[in-house]
Amino acid sequence: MEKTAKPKSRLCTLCNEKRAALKRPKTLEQICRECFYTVFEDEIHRVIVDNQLFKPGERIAIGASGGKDSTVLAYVMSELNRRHNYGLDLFLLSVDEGITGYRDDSLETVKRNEIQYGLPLKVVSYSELYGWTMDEIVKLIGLKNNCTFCGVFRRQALDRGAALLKVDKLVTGHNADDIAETVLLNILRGDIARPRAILDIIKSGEDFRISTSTKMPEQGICERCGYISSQKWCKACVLLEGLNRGLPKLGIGRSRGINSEHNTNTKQANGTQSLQSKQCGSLDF
Ligand SMILES: Nc1ncnc2c1ncn2[C@@H]1O[C@H](COP(=O)(O)OP(=O)(O)OP(=O)(O)O)[C@@H](O)[C@H]1O
Repeated sequence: MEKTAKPKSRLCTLCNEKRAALKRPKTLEQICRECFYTVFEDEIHRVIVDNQLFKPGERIAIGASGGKDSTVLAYVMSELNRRHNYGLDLFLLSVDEGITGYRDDSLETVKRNEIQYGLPLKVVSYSELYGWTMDEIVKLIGLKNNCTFCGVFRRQALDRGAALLKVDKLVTGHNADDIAETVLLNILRGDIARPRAILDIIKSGEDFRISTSTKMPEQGICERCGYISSQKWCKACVLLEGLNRGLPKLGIGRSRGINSEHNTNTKQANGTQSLQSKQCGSLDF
């Protein structure tokens, strides 16, 4: 029987030496593993330099969840900082939401990154910041709106952790899929103003650029906890208030809730605060 010749595997179009391991969706080039690492890291370096994202001497926190994106981010940031002498002070910042069997596992990865990359790690937890773990919140509210609590609290926890570390900037491993998900969810909710602003930033999944024309919302300060907010009370304080008053639906969805009523409710709110939670904004380590 005649033997059919095995098709020769393609060579990397960049180095022309090694076997191509993947086809980049961005360029359609077939390249080897080593060339992929090189072009990927060089592109990130170019984005950092061209957009002047950092200044020498700055303190930068890396939002480290222990997942694939932030683990790559931690590696790339420490590698580029070393290779190109950015002169940055890097820190790992992790939020422990208190989800048994999920975050406790991924925090172990972050602890390994701490040793591997020699980056100091700070962990802030929902239980210390808010007096509630996600497991406790889910017990109270069920699985329907729990993502709202988790997302809002995480965002503020990252802000608070960044303040504790006294960093100038916080970097996260949000990728094009995450941004596309936000855009689609906003469209499905009928919120078309935000997707337009976000679409300004995205050109395509891989062609990341920093928009100079996107109008940022005006940043204010929450009257209750003092952290960033564009409302009188930040979303985290509204949700926390609901939890502590046994009204977990407060602040969920489109209801105007506390931000329109909080002045008249302050007395009651203060009276019930000590029931289950520390004062929002306190963080003792
Ligand atoms: N618990 C956390 N602690 C610190 N940073 C977090 C945490 N959760 C998310 N982040 C930051 O927000 C980014 C986007 O988070 P998301 O939940 O969308 O996870 P993801 O896209 O799967 O990323 P990853 O693979 O890093 O978990 C992460 O890459 C990380 O930088």
